[in-house]
Amino acid sequence: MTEPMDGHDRIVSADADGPEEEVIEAALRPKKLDDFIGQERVREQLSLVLHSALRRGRTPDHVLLSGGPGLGKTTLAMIIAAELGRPLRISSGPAIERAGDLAAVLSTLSEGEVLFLDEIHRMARPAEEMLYMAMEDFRVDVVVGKGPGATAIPLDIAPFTLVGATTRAGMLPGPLRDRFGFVAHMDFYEPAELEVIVQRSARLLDVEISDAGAAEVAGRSRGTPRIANRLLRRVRDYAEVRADGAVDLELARAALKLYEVDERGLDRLDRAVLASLMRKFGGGPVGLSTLAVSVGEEPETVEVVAEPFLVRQGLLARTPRGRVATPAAWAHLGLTPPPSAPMAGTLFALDDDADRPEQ
Ligand SMILES: Nc1ncnc2c1ncn2[C@@H]1O[C@H](COP(=O)(O)OP(=O)(O)OP(=O)(O)O)[C@@H](O)[C@H]1O
Ligand SMILES: [Mg+2]
Repeated sequence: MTEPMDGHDRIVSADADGPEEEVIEAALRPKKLDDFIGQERVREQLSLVLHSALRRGRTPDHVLLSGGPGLGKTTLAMIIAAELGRPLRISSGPAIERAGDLAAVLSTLSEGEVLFLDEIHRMARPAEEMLYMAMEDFRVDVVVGKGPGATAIPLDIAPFTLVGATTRAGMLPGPLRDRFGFVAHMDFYEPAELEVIVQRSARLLDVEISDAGAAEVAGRSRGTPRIANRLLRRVRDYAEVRADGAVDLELARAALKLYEVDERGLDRLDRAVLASLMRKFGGGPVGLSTLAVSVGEEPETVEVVAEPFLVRQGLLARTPRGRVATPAAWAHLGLTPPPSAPMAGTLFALDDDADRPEQ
């Protein structure tokens, strides 16, 4: 059994930690489109959108950035404003509780300003409807008063470019999604791209790192720049205290071993889930809550924090009958799957083997 841990104390969490990390992230953020690494297609498409608008002297279409945490949405929003040479106003869905909150922001925008609405899927409904109109006609109706005496006062707003960011594009209402002229889907990064990001960050942090060391950090970063940067900082700490500050392959491996991040980027919780699934339940299928209890965690922690990455890595499958370890999972933990016959002493033996991994 492991000590309980939630998503926040994990070195491999894709979510930002807090204000302290924000400061470091700001320092590592690329400022120009040319310095933004990876996401080749998004970058090229966005470059066309921005530069054709600049050429025509118009405000560009509204842009929706969709992708998981830590993949560079905020970074791109800042780059968009910088490339346009326009100021950036930052707000977020949860900060806009009423239509009036949005009206206050919109009515004070200057011409051509870039408005960044983070977590746009979490905006209040009435505000959302006001936003439709603002995006399309650069106009809003501000309702004054209540009941039969209420009147709508039309208000012109300066042409602006909305940059929305969401980790849950599926949760955006169709009418809102349709009003974005350009939707950028941000994917997980390739190891080679993350390696370049690690090298760039190392330069900015003044850390000496070998190519192999950078590749090692990149390979364990779960396709996510934020995690790559965080692992780099932990490896740097290790290098400064235990060595002369330089990071090579061996040092990166030793440091990441200490932080319990393995070659595939799995941490202690991920491995505990897999190990329990295999050792205690013969590889499954087993229900989520039973599995969670066996690792001393809440079901939600296992489901939200550990499983998505395990599924993405092809290590765990969610079947209608429960969680199943895949052959890759057995191989990764160096365990041998049991013979396919139902195992003595387990209540989870199957009446057929349909959901069992190949053995
Ligand atoms: N393409 C990239 N090239 C270099 N660094 C990047 C890239 N994308 C992201 N980063 C780095 O990763 C960190 C996290 O990026 P960012 O804050 O933009 O992610 P996000 O998508 O806005 O995350 P969240 O969903 O949590 O708001 C930043 O510090 C940035 O330096
Ligand atoms: Mg962000």
